[in-house]
Amino acid sequence: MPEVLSITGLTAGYGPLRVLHEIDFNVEEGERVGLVGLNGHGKTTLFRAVSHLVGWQSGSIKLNGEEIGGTRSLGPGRRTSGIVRKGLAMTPQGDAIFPGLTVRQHLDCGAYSRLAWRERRRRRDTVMDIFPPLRKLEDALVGKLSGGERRMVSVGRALMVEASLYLVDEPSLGLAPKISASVIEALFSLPTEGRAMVIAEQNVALLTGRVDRMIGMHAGRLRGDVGHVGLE
Ligand SMILES: Nc1ncnc2c1ncn2[C@@H]1O[C@H](COP(=O)(O)OP(=O)(O)OP(=O)(O)O)[C@@H](O)[C@H]1O
Repeated sequence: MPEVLSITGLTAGYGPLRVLHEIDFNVEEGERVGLVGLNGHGKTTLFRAVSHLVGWQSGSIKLNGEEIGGTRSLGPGRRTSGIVRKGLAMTPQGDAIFPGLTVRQHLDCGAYSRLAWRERRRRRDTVMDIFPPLRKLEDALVGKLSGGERRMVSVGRALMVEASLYLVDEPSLGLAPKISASVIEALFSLPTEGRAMVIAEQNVALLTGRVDRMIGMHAGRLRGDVGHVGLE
């Protein structure tokens, strides 16, 4: 299968802090990969480096064979919209919701490309098929929803564009186990054809048996052996 994401020699951090050390990481089309590690070991920073949202970074990152890495000189976020247009969708940790928007408005925020915006009704419908509880909440303010419903909105927003790479940061954070499992099941109900997904999690059990492979992250380095990241 072709590689959707190919990372070579990625080093990244914030100011004087070096968080990622020479990371090599590849994800093929159709793969679901679990990225597991304790708090503060760099999972979010890896996702943010792919979307150019860290303080600084160097190394090669290829999305569908096209170079999106390198050293940024324009400041965090300046290249992000271009990378999203090339096929990246990311669900940030902790929802990053806008409490004053309705569910519909919120989902529409994710229809970022021109094509996605034109097709937003159909895409909203697809998101609601994946997360049925949202259907009756379309006009509800997101700030009034339960934690599980908010997470569905947050993940659903990333599904409003047709991306080839989905980066999902700790979908279980702060949720009851049953609700986390239902969010994960819903995510995995997406067809894998033409896309790849990386899910950062501390809850290894939630991903066990559901992903194609798991990779551990410890102190800013990837470890193939998940048993050495302090979670099992
Ligand atoms: N914006 C920032 N400015 C400075 N340091 C940061 C920033 N964001 C993260 N860090 C630091 O980078 C390191 C890695 O954090 P990161 O959030 O990538 O880890 P993580 O494995 O995703 O953990 P978590 O689940 O807590 O997000 C930590 O030492 C953290 O304090």
